[in-house]
Amino acid sequence: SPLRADSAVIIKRQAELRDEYDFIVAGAGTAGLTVADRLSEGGQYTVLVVEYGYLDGSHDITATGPDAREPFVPEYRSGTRMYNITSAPLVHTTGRPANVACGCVVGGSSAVNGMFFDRGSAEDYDSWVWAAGEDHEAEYAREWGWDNIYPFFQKSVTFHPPDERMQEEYKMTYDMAAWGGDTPIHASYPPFQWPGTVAVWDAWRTIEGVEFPKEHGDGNATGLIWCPNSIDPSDRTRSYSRRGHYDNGANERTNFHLLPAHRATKVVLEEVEGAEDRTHRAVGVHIAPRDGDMWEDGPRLVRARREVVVSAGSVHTPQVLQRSGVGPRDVLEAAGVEVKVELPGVGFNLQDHAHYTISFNYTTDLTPNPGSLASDPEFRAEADRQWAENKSGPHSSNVNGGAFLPLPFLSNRSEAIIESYLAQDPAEFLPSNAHETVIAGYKQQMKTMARMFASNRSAELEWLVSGRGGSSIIMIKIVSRGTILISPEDDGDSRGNVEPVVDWRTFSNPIDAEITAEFLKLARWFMQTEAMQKTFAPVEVSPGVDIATDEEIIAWIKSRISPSNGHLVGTASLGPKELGGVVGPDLRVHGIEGLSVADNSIMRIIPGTHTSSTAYAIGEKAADLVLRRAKANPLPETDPVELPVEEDPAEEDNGE
Ligand SMILES: Cc1cc2nc3c(=O)[nH]c(=O)nc-3n(C[C@H](O)[C@H](O)[C@H](O)COP(=O)(O)OP(=O)(O)OC[C@H]3O[C@@H](n4cnc5c(N)ncnc54)[C@H](O)[C@@H]3O)c2cc1C
Repeated sequence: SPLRADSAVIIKRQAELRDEYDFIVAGAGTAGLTVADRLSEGGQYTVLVVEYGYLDGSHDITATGPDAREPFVPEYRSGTRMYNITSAPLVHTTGRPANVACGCVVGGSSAVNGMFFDRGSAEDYDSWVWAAGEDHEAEYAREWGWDNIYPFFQKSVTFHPPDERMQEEYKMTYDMAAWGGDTPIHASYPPFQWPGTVAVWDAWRTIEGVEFPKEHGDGNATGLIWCPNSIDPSDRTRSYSRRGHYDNGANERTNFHLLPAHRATKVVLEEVEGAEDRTHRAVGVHIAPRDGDMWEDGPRLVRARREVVVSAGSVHTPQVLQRSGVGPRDVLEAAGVEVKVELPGVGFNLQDHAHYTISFNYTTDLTPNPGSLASDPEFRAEADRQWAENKSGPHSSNVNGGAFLPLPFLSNRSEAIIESYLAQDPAEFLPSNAHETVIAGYKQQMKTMARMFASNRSAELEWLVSGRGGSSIIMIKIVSRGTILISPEDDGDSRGNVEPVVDWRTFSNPIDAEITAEFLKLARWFMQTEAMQKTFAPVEVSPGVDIATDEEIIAWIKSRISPSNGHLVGTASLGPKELGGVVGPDLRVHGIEGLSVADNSIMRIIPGTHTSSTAYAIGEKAADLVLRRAKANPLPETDPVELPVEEDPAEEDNGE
């Protein structure tokens, strides 16, 4: 069994830890476990993964259907599977702070997410290359862009197509060519759809100009899309990084150590004498126990012979870098952290998918509908039976379709909006302490965003198709930029328990409010279409017809918009240093040897998709880059590769 550390066995466990590994991965999340699995699978490298969360394989994590626990119950927040972080007040919208949702357990956010498992459009990934600017585009295009990430999307999952009945009954389509991997991260479709869901799809079919791609996973992710869920169809349990990249056999490798319940408090950097470009080298990480007293000698240095890979997620990767002395000078100095490598983009460029709920009353709703489970005992009994028998039927339903709509389709004001966006001064709506390189980078992003706004090949609005009258309107491109910066109270040397300040700055750029008001108008228009009227006769409940003018609509949206879908990205992003980028095309942190980032913080611009499948693809891509580097730079084999691993009778992994 792997290392399991808890307060009772820390000393013993500390002794088991080696002083040095080939690679140290900070964070056993979605991307981090993917990287660690790939780096260790050949057997020639030793790998340590340090994870702040616990190794928790309980049924609560994997259960779906009626057995699933609502992930937002308090135990998840204040307990052990989610961080308990409150954001800075959302001064441009509600005025209130919000909860920052991110997973804190072996498996990271893939252990707590909603299992909607889609991919973005080709342009979403090409945009990371476009945003590198003309001088650097070719360099970034060699490793990134859709063509270079697509093979890693394919490698990262095992796809289970909808069966013939589902294809016929629900008109589901797919193209096997988009998939083809055999990694045990499963993508599958729920065997049941509510009649209302199918009727909404049919209503969209009556509208001219809407696309219905045969497959969304091949880069054609605009229009009406059936998306899989990250669910293992054999037993309808959550498929997540721990299952696919640790329980898959990685946990039996003697060259792979997982150290849960410990924090990588910082990366230890040493100066490289005489170097002009990469002035520092990462020699290892400081780790500290999560529970119990701090070790007498303080955090322990574990050395990395080859590379440290930071996979702590978009919230904590910038924190780890900043605590290590890598980041914006003013922020580091305010926290009393010695500046090692000034990198102004670390923690800037935060993006997320803001959303709000609208609600319509379906006066002629179809039956059965989700309400039938409560109102119709016979229907409920049959649903229970189907679930008990083979995990099918209504209980197996998961929202797995959506309308992903481009701006030119959803608004006749798209050109005017793009024009007023491009007329902005790039610094105007950025944080006042944004460095000139961050501003220059945003200027290039503006061109990139405008290109996507004008295109029919990338989406701005996501509207889930659930067949219900209440649903979320999700902004899947956002022009406002937020920050995740270490708190001035973080002295840089403690156990790392002072959480960073998350400031989404939702709607700090007024263009976002303007665009999302167009979404609401589109939604209202759709509800009035003949097909929707005929089937459901929807009556608007919220916002309600008295919210009519643009000003009223925007004020209403501002009063309730949620800043996050748990899709935080962009805080250590790909891009040239002079454009506020943090990592180069090889994912190495600018100015530093032996340090790379592999998680969603590298996304330059948020893609028009839920973000977990991209996290896996980034993990696969990162492993490929790191392994290529390792092969090109053979080190003398000084240590035996075999690691001592003891059976731990105290292991309480209550996984099924
Ligand atoms: C509630 C919720 C619902 C979501 N729903 C969906 C959905 O339906 N579909 C979808 O595609 N996406 C969804 N997402 C988003 C998606 O799950 C994430 O974008 C993705 O999993 C992030 O992967 P990551 O590797 O970047 O980070 P994570 O998976 O969050 O991994 C980071 C890991 O690093 C650990 N860590 C942090 N700091 C340290 C440190 N200093 N030392 C050691 N360990 C550390 C953390 O504990 C965590 O385990 C959701 C997210 C949340 C939170």
